[in-house]
Amino acid sequence: MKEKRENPMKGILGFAGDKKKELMSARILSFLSVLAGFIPYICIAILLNGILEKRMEHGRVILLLAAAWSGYLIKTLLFSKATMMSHRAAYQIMKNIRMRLMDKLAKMPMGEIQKKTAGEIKHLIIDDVEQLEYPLAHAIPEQMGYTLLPVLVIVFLITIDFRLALASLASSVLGTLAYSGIMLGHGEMMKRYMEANATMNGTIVEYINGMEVIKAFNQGDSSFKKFHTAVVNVKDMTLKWYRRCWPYMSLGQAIMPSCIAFVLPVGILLLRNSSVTQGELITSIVLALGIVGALQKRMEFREHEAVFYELQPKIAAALEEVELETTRETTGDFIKEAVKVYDIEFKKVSFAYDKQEVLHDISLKIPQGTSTALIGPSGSGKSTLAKLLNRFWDVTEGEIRIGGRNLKSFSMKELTDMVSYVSQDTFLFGRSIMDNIRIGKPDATDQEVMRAARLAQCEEFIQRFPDGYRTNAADAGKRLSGGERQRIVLARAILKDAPIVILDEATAFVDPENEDKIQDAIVVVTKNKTLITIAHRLSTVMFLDQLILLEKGNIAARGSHEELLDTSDTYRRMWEAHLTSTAWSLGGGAQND
Ligand SMILES: Nc1ncnc2c1ncn2[C@@H]1O[C@H](COP(=O)(O)OP(=O)(O)OP(=O)(O)O)[C@@H](O)[C@H]1O
Repeated sequence: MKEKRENPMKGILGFAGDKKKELMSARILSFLSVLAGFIPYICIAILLNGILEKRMEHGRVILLLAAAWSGYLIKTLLFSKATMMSHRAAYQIMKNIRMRLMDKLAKMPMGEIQKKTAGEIKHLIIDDVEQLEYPLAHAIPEQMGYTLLPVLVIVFLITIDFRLALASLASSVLGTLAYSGIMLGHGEMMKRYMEANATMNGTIVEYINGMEVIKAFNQGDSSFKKFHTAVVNVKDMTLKWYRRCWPYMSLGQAIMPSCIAFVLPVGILLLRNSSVTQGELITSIVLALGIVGALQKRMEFREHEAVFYELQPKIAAALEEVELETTRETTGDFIKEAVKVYDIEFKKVSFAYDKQEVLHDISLKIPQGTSTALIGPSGSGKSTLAKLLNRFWDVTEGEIRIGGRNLKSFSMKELTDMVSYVSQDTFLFGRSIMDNIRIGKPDATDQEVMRAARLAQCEEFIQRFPDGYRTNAADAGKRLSGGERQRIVLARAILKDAPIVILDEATAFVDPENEDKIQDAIVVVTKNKTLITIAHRLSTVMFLDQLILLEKGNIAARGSHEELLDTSDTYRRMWEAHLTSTAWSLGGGAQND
């Protein structure tokens, strides 16, 4: 990885795959096309010399004109071939980088992904990678030709007269110096521009995702203001950058093509004192004019190369970051044998989000096939504890073992196969309901999917749709109740049939009929499994094997419902509060007032 940072080109070329040779060929063809493009200038120089010296025969003129046209044609053909090849390679590289980033993203612990906004991730994978197109397809393949050509011409001019060579160089040198002003503080400006862009991306994604809440709470103005600020910020940044660059740009654009203004006076002086012939002067002027375009291109590329050198480490760092995450999953005491017993053990586990420790020295055993509820006040650490088991996050201290094996020794795939995490988040993909359920077991047959749907009590509402299981879940999603969506998520878990089930019990209100159906589906999902449920309502967990009462990240009490009633004041209070609220809701509230 370090090597990639030192040599960005090498790192990027690593993604070219079988198009690496094509990129190399594109560079060679592009170089040859620049050389061919110079043929017309040489022909014109010879032609003008011949005309001046009045020794140009008809046949020679035609030959020179034909050579000039051929040079131009060859240049065009070679250039279009090189461009086609470089684009093929560039898009292959971009595709491979995007696929790799996506692949790494899929393997990263969820918690790490959630540290970034959706907009930031989209910006990296789509926009940043897109910016590689110009450097890869143009600047990098073409720069060799546009650099070497002026060098060759200058060498040739030196053979005529070094003063003419210097004069023809003057406009290029001064123009380059003027353009170089653009690069002053370029790195910092580029960084700030990219940050502003990433913020704008993050804000727009957040704005769209949160549209429902924004409308419900009439927050349109303030949310829009945040988005507006981000957009204005990008505009201001771009204009500021442009204002800073344009004097140098205008100066460069004015000076660069004006080589005739330097060559002509110097040439005339040299002609007067017979240092050069008329023919040499004309040749120098024509050749000097011929390299102006190449030098201008070279300057244009410099800016894009800067973008490339700015972006490459960012992309490499993102890949490196995820690289660390994925290698981490296979480090530790990696044992190949499959686990046969799914006993879970937390050994002196502490966990901190950044610096804030939220779980302290937790030791806990959950034997295979038993049911455990995590209970406690809001913010006591129930979800965090459950998520550690899914490697949503990694423990800060201590270790978690399944079947005696450290959690970190499992690959993400092994872990995902072992643990079903049924969260309250009922996200449905924009695919058919059938495919949405099949996510639980990608190779499941339609019959298996339908069986799971039946067991999760989904069938009756799926059949309401004319297209049944083929209905697009995103469209149907708008017509599905929260309870129905939860049942689809449970159908996924039934299909997956993992030995360990973590259930984040829904707190959202569902009507009694839906609630009964959800409970029935939960019974199927958790049958003969090791169940860990994050419980918000005590009535649903009082019959479970063990209840773990968490308070401020510590285990305050553990045992069965009856044991906790005897031993824990907090649990007794929670139970009484639960009974009161149940009686209150059953009695309609008013009687208890
Ligand atoms: N992603 C996060 N980054 C930083 N702190 C977090 C994060 N998620 C949770 N916390 C904090 O960790 C502590 C435990 O949160 P957790 O969600 O585990 O509690 P909980 O018992 O599940 O709460 P609830 O019943 O409200 O869902 C809280 O103080 C919470 O603010």
